[in-house]
Amino acid sequence: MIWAVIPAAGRGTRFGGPLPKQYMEIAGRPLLGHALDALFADPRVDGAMVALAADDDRWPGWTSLHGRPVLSCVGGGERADSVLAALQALPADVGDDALILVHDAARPNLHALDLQRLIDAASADADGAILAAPVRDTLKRADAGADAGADVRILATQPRDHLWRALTPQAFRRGDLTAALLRARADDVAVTDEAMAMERTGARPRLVEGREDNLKVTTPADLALAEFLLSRRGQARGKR
Ligand SMILES: Nc1ccn([C@@H]2O[C@H](COP(=O)(O)OP(=O)(O)OP(=O)(O)O)[C@@H](O)[C@H]2O)c(=O)n1
Ligand SMILES: C[C@](O)(CO)[C@H](O)COP(=O)(O)O
Repeated sequence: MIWAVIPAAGRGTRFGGPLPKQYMEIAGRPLLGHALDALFADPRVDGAMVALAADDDRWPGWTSLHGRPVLSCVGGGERADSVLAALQALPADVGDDALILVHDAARPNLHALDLQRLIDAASADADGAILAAPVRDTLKRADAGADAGADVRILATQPRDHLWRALTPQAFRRGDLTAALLRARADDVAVTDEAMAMERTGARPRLVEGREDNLKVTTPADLALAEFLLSRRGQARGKR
């Protein structure tokens, strides 16, 4: 059994738009809808649980998409809290051995082949797997944060050997991931992705190389790029 968990309870503060970015639309459909469509592109995905903000008044109330169930629950203050809430809200027949695909609602451009390769890898590996992209740029450590304005300067060049950027979906067994997130919470450790929680338990998840255009919409510029990328896919579909 394979279920998707979609953390969609964020505020989108870095985006700064008129509404939470997961509800910004591309081609007349919210980013959250595109993320769900991408997950259901694989017929092995049996259903989806979406974690929403407690005051979310934009959720369309979907109960099924592409012939599969869509459920929702209330998320939490941090992304990890939302993922844990969704795991705990899954139906009773989704057992501890079910494979869970955690995918950001803010990533609308997941390709079916990447999803297929991730599911294949995670299904065969007890430590799970994540989509990720090898770092191909030279990396610089700065003397201040990106929001420090014009005067941000290079402190040092960082070695980039064996560095990858984590994407989503990230795929783990329900029982293992739930225990790992509970342990991180008990240890008061803030985890920024599911793999970090799993690594803390000794797991060594597989890195499955994913497309660079599986971008997370974080700023308005990202939305424009995502819109372009999705439009190109639409054009390609139209040519089949
Ligand atoms: N408490 C939270 C925070 C984030 N998310 C979700 O986690 C994904 C990735 O998080 P991010 O891109 O950081 O979204 P936001 O937290 O909304 O953005 P920001 O940090 O700019 O506020 C998003 O789909 C977001 O909705 C969530 O479900 N619950
Ligand atoms: C999960 C993630 O998308 C992997 O890169 C990333 O950690 C989310 O970070 P955010 O700050 O919650 O957007």
